[in-house]
This record gives sequence, C-alpha cells and structure tokens, in this order.
Amino acid sequence: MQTSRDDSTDGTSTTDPKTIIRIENVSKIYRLGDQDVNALRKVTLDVKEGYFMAIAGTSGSGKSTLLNIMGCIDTPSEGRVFIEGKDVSGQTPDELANIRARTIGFIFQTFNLLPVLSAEENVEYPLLQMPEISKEERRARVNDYLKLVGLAKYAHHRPNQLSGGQRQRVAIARALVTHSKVVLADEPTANLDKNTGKSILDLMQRINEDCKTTFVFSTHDKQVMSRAVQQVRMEDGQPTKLGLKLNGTWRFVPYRA
Ligand SMILES: Nc1ncnc2c1ncn2[C@@H]1O[C@H](COP(=O)(O)OP(=O)(O)OP(=O)(O)O)[C@@H](O)[C@H]1O
Repeated sequence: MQTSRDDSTDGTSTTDPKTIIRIENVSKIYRLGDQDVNALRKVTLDVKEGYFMAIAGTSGSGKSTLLNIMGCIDTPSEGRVFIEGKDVSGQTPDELANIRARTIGFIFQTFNLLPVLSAEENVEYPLLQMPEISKEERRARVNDYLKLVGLAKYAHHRPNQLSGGQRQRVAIARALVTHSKVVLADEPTANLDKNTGKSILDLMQRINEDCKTTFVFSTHDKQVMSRAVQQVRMEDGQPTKLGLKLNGTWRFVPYRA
C-alpha cells in the first residue's frame, strides 16, 4: 500500500519509511454460540515509521480487532503478523509479551490505569518488566514523560483524583516510557469531551512530529479522523478505502493491499 508520508505535491514518495507492523492476509473469526463472526477478512496492511494513521469505520467494522492483532494482544485465525520484519506467528504468549513491551504502546478509551497506583507509579509500571533498566533510569524516564504530557505536578495523584483528559495523558506517558516505536490507540478520545479530546489529539500529534513516534488510532468520529495523515476506512472486516492527506486535502482511493 502506498501510504508514505511525503511533502511532494504529486504524492510520490522519495524515501520509503521502514515498516514497523505488517499484517498479511489476516482473518479473524470469532465463534459465537454456533455462529462464526468474520471480524476481519483477509486484511493486508503496513504501518510505517512516522505514520499518524486513523483506522476509521462504523461500530462492528473490525477496528478494535485489527488494532489488537497489530499489537499482538490477539492472534489471527489466518494470516501472518510481522513486527519490525519478524514473523511473530507461533510465538509463545511470553515471547509476544516481550515483543509488545519493547515495541508497542497502547492507549484505550477507558484509560486502563491501575486505580491503586499514583500517576507516576502507573507510568513506571511497564518499566518494572524490563530488568535492564536501572532504578535511576526508571525515575528519570517517568519524570521526563510526565513532564512531556504536562502532568509533572500530578505525579502523586491517583487516577480517581485526575480528570479524564489527565488520565489519558498518564496513559500516553505509560505507552511511551518504554520507548515504544508505535502507539496503538483504540478510540482514545471516545470518553472525553470535545475540547479535552482535541487536546489529547494535539498532544499525540506533537509527539508524532517531535519524537517521530508512530500512532495508529481507531475512531468513528469524523473530527478525529480528520486529524490523521493516513486513513484506512474499514467496512465489514475489510479495508475499503485509503485516504492520504496531501497539503491539507484528503485524497481517497479504493483500498488495495
Ligand atoms: N470476543 C468476541 N466474540 C465474538 N464476536 C466478537 C468478539 N469481539 C468482536 N466481535 C465481533 O467482531 C466484529 C468486529 O468487532 P470490533 O470490536 O473489532 O469492531 P469495532 O469496529 O472496533 O467496533 P466498535 O467501534 O463498536 O468498537 C463485530 O461483529 C463484533 O461483534
């Protein structure tokens, strides 16, 4: 799929960024009672370094399933997933957890913070699974990322002492603290009011531009879609259209892998 981000007017790419996640001919079938639900149907998609990409589509079109498979939270019924060129099919749950911890950060619409931990402890949490990172390095990273998301003053607050937008900022810091290459965000603004949602998207965009972190977020909100640079429209478990924003204008083409 030709979705390289570039500034040329004709959309042709001069440099080809590295593929971070590739999913190839991926299908996902859920068994529901005696019925099969085809959540994804032979999807092939590349996520390249530096993307700020929206997976858009109506409820039930397969957005969350796609993100979960990209992030190795779930496994495909058919097809293959490559993370930084490595085929992760057949890896054990521990191996997948290790790949996830070092490459991929997640943001969820319900924030998913641990309620008994403070903001700084929530951000520190994924680093505790990385024994090679010293206590001093952990402290330094936690401070840096809380500062990056504008929450240095709230380090000791627990999630229930923070607003929805502040909770999502903690989740963003937690997703980045492991130096993730890509952040997968499932409807990151769905539980936030319009202005707070906008400030979260502003923050994600700033991190994308300044730190070159790749973001893939799912949404069914047109305002949120419009903030992306690349857009994949999902319908009934399949990508149908690919959108590229060039000089501020969207250009859509039928999706082809
Ligand atoms: N665990 C499951 N068991 C059975 N069916 C499931 C399961 N998870 C998802 N599905 C079905 O798979 C399809 C895709 O679901 P998915 O959650 O990926 O869609 P979505 O686009 O993210 O929807 P939403 O915007 O409502 O979150 C739907 O038909 C859904 O009902």
